[in-house]
Amino acid sequence: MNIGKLIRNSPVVLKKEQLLDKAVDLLIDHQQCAAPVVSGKKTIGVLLLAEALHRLRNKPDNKEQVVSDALFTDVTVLSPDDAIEDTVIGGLPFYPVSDSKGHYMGIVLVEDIYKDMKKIANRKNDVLQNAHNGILAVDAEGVIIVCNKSAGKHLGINPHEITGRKINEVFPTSRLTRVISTGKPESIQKIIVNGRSIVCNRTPIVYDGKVTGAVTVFQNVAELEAVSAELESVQRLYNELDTIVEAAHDGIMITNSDGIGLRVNRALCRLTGLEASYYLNQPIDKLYSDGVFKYESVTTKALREKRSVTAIQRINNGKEVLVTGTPIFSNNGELFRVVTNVRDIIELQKLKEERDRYIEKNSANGDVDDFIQQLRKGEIVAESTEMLKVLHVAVRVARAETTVLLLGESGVGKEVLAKIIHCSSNRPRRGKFIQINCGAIPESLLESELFGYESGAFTGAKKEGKPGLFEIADNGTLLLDEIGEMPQPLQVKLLRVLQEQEYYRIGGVKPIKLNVRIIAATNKDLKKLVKQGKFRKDLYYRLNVIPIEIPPLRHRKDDILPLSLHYLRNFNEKHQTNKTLDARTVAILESYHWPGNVRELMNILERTVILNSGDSIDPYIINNQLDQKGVKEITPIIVRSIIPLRKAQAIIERELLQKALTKNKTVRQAAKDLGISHSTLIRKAAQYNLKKENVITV
Ligand SMILES: Nc1ncnc2c1ncn2[C@@H]1O[C@H](COP(=O)(O)OP(=O)(O)OP(=O)(O)O)[C@@H](O)[C@H]1O
Repeated sequence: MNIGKLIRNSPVVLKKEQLLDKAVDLLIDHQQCAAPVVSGKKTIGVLLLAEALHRLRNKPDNKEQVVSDALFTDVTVLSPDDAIEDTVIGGLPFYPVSDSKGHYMGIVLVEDIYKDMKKIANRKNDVLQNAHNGILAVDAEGVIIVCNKSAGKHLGINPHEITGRKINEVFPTSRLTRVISTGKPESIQKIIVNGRSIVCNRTPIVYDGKVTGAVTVFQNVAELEAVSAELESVQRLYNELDTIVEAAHDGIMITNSDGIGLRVNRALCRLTGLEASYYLNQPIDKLYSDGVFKYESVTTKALREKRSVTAIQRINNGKEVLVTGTPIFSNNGELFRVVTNVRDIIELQKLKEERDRYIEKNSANGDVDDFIQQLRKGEIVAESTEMLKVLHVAVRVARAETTVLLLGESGVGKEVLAKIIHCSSNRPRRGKFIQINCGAIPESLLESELFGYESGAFTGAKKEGKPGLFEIADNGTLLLDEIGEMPQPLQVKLLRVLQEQEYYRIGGVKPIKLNVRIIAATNKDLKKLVKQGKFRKDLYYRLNVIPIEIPPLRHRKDDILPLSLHYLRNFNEKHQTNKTLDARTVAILESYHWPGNVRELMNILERTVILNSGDSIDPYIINNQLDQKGVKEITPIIVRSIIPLRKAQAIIERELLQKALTKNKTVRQAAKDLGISHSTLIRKAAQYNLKKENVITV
């Protein structure tokens, strides 16, 4: 704090040439015992009332005495920048203040200086008392002058009780008196006080070159140890991270938000053939401008676009690499690092081939492995957003290992999805995927199919007994298809198995642990069945943990063309044909309501491939296969772009004539089909240069 903030105006400011008796009158009128005196603008001293009166009384006849005759010049003139604490207070009630040129600015009352000093002292004491570290100070005689709250707590004493007492009386072994006598500090000393370990630093207090006391600052060792343990664990984490980055087979580079290289691992140097110093503390763009990378770096792109970017880059050493730059954001959402991963594509290819070889070699579970192959070859078609969403949920649910209920019309792909769930879990390598249609087997048989039986369990039972599907699917997945058809007594039994996670073979007494993932599927409205009392409510809730509904094919039109092309390819292969779909056929397929879903689409395509004689699948033949209730009237003409009407009429006319001439044995018959006269057909055929022999397929 500076003097400047305490400056105030003096009620009386005197000029040196002012008559002394007038100055005295002024002082008395304003009840002042002194006033600052100026010469021009400059402060030159103070006039004390007592001195002025003394002068006037000694020379009563001299009416010419002026202020400068009685001037007191041995006065401290303060500057506004002086520190309040450093001000030495004398006998005057105020001090004049002048600026750097000596010009008078005002006065500072000694009373104000005292008040301010007290405030500062209190504040310092607050700091001292609230410091986390213990602070204890003694004067040159070893008398305790300061002991803060924390010191009291650490030492187990009341600070008020020891302040003012000699340190060696309170702590006979204290070394503070020694610090006073040597004037040398003693740092980081470990002491035990009241059974607690404390670390302290002792320092002499020096004023004007003389030791005037000593202070000790101390801290609980347990706290320090906690901090150091934290530091150690951070260091350990850092080392672990360092080892991981270095051990990674992929090249790794980390840059800051300005794209400056912060660290790279050995693999990156190996891949690019450049030393670490090439990247560190350098802008990453340099790789591009120096021609190491052929295209802009993904790091720069990830920085700019604030998202993960992947690209294939060719390095100037000829290698092709797959590079992914991933931005890292701080807790408040600011991008502060980009981690870039570089992988050799040839190595990647080799790994993929190795993986495929591994899958082939380890294929023991035929059904599932066929399925994995199908997935890999893209034989399970899902291009619509609706189906992709379903697949996404299925794969996520697969890992959760819970019971799943698949809902959807017949033929939508519930069994396919159940297999996807099985394959995406960790079950396929340990257990099988087993499926049973609960609606297709009589009740008595269904029970023994599911639970198996012991020898002699009932008449007609095999002598050696038989394991049930729960046992066969052990460690695997059991799909209970058409669960809505399950007879009520078996519903009770299934519920018990699901709740108790164990079951008995029929006639068996030994409980068998259930380690099967149950997937139930139905095309029925189970809720409705529950309401009608045909399906147990408790079992419904037990199965309905995660329901997944597969939308009917008519609600995912984007799958129709890919599914059609996929199955057409399959059936062409199977029947040694080479049929294609034309635009009108696709339009029909896409507008049909597909009550039998994918299964119906498959069947119709196979039938058409067999029945259709031409190369392209005839829309009329397809149309005949479909349930006519769902067929919209087919337009034999598909308009794809706008052309002049006259030109379109000519094209269609020519095509129609040509088709009619090809189909019919005689021109007369063709004219009849077209609804025109024989002579008109001949004229128009000549106009379009058509002959009866021209065979052109649509
Ligand atoms: N997304 C798909 N990609 C390729 N083929 C599919 C797809 N979905 C279903 N299929 C095929 O459609 C046919 C019927 O599928 P699936 O048996 O899984 O249906 P579902 O819903 O279980 O039928 P249901 O209720 O009658 O048992 C199967 O031959 C299956 O391979």
